[in-house]
Amino acid sequence: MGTGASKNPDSSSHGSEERDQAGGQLYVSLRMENYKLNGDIIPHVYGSVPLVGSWDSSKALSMEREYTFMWVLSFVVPPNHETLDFKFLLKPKYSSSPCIVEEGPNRQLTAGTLHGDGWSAMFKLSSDEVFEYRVLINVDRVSPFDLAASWRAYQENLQPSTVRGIPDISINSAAEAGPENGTSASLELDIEHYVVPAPATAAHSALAYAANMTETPRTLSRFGGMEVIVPELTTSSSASGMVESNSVGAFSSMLKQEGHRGLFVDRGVGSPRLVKSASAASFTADLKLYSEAKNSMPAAAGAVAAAAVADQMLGPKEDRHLAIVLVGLPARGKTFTAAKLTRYLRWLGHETKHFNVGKYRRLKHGVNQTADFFRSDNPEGLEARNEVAALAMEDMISWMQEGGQVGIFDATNSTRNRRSMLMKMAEGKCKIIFLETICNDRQIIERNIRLKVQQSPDYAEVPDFEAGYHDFKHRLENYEKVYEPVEEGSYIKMIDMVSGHGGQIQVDNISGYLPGRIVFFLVNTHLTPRPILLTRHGESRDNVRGRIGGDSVLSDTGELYAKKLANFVEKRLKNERAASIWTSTLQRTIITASPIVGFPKIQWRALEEINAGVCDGMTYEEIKKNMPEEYESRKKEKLRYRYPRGESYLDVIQRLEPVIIELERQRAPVVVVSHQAVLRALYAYFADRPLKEIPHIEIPLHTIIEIQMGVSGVQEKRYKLMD
Ligand SMILES: Nc1ncnc2c1ncn2[C@@H]1O[C@H](COP(=O)(O)OP(=O)(O)O)[C@@H](O)[C@H]1O
Ligand SMILES: O=P(O)(O)OC[C@H]1O[C@@](CO)(OP(=O)(O)O)[C@@H](O)[C@@H]1O
Repeated sequence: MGTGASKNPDSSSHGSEERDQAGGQLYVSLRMENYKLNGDIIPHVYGSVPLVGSWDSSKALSMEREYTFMWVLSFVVPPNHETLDFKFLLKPKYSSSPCIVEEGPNRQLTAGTLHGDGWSAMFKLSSDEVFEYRVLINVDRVSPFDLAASWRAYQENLQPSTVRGIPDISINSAAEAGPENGTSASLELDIEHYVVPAPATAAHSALAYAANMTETPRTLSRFGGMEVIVPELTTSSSASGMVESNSVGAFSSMLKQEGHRGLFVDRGVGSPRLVKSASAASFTADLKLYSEAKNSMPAAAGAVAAAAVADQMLGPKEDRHLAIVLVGLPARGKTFTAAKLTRYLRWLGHETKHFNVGKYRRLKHGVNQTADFFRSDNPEGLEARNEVAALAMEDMISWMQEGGQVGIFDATNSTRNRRSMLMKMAEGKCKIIFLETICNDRQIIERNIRLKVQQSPDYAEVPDFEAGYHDFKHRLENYEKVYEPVEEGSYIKMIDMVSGHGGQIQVDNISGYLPGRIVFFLVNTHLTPRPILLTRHGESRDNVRGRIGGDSVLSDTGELYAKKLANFVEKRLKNERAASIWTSTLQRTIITASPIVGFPKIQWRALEEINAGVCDGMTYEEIKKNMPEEYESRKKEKLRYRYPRGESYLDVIQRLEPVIIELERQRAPVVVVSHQAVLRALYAYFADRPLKEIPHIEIPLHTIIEIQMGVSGVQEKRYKLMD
């Protein structure tokens, strides 16, 4: 039986031929799921080649825990690899009891095609006790670029740059490692000992259901019968460009925060200065336009700000507001995609909100709706669903009229009728782009359904997982009966984008700066689980002297961190067949990364520290004394403050956008060794922190922030290597 890349056994020989011709590497990802077992048993893989321990169970590769119930492992083999026989085995975490090997014949990977039972693995504990794991196996072809973009570039340009004598891209092989490189046994690390708690504001979306974090109905009173009343926001613009609420009302504790957020809309104090026009008359007209525009200008620099100014001054009024309306069957990743897009657009500086109709439905009709509620021939259900969709759309449009730029409208919207209702509501008020997520991969849909039943509040009160699972399947069938793919208006279709089999994006009738950016972002995102390790360089001599900027080397403490970091990376990535190390072009990051061996290293100018302009090399005390006005301005507005002849945090965010896109695109782990301001900005993206917090986020020296990307989003873990 075939599975993964060889889902269709008839096409397997053809598939492997294609793979050989296309080159690249085969990326094998294995997943095991068991909802009942705890974490005291660790699944492993062992097999016929040294990569998987040559049938020696003590050398079996340990799988990594993705969630409580899911274990994963990936490795890479060349397309013309020798046949690989393997099996799963279970090892107890705390005892030395023997491991248990799965029942049945070996699994076999031949020319990228898998043979063996692709769906489950059975483990016999005793004559009457059997564990069953669900197994998901995928084999994807990935280009060498995906594995190590840098390495390919290096080979193409055999003359590396000689900037400061250090090549832009380099790799030091493991053979060079020695005590002087810090890999000596004396620096051995047990990485779990270095774990420290992440802050309360850490990246944790994998633990929280994304729909819960979306907008709450502003007028819950419309839902009658509900005990929570949120005041209608009668708004008036104040001179400072803020929106204030004049009304009062009772807030539930859950809603307080949302309500509060509605009171203050950051209108972008840092809007770019416009050049005065030649004539006084046109200057006045420009100013009027500008002051109108200023009220809905994103807090951003560079391209984002330029595009916003152009749209405000020249574009049609409804184009100033964009509604991304999700379309798709349940469990196709709509909420996931909506949340991710919201995070990205907010980080870039676009005022963006995510409206989830499911949340409105749950608040109005409760969480216990069975599949029957979603039948298309249930008129009450249909009316109730349309009603909550209309309420959410109304809220979204009202928010846009108060200055919101991008609304993300998250529901199935899977019939023409529903979409036409939304288009009518949006007429003259905002531009709609449909974003349809289509998935034809049975294994992925199956996994998604299980995840949804685990996470969705709809099933929180259903104790029996199987009962929830069947109800959700039934709900899905009800939607399938009436589903009409989008063919109208402007649309983006994401088709099989996460299966790893080279899905596609189809776009129709899309133009403009922001829609273009959105398409580009979506093309580059995927769900392959991998860690991203963020760290500042080791303490530099300038850090010791309290001088900002500069390009100094490391202090002795910094040097020790570099060695510990190399040791840590070696341990943490020991099961990874590919990874890359990214640094800035400044010495302190390059030196910090230099003891790391075996992975390609890439220098990015974009990862350089915030440019302190005329203040470069000064201490904060010196700036305060010699340039008190600059010091005060920065203190007041650290996000937008631009050092004379240098940069602001908003500038840094703009130049980091290609880094974020590349981090999203990479399938292998990445270690980013960079600087305080840069890491604040990168971290804020993953942890979904608001722009205004970025300059104040703590990024301590000698600490690794591990961001785990995966099928449920982003999770964070921290390691502090030195006291
Ligand atoms: N483009 C996609 N296609 C298929 N599955 C996806 C996609 N994007 C994300 N997923 C996966 O789908 C799971 C369920 O997604 P969710 O957003 O709750 O579905 P929906 O909102 O469509 O019901 C997510 O946890 C994620 O692992
Ligand atoms: O924005 P603030 O808080 O000043 O932090 C950024 C500063 O951090 C520093 C250290 O003070 O980074 P780095 O450790 O990379 O040298 C300065 O170079 C940089 O100007």
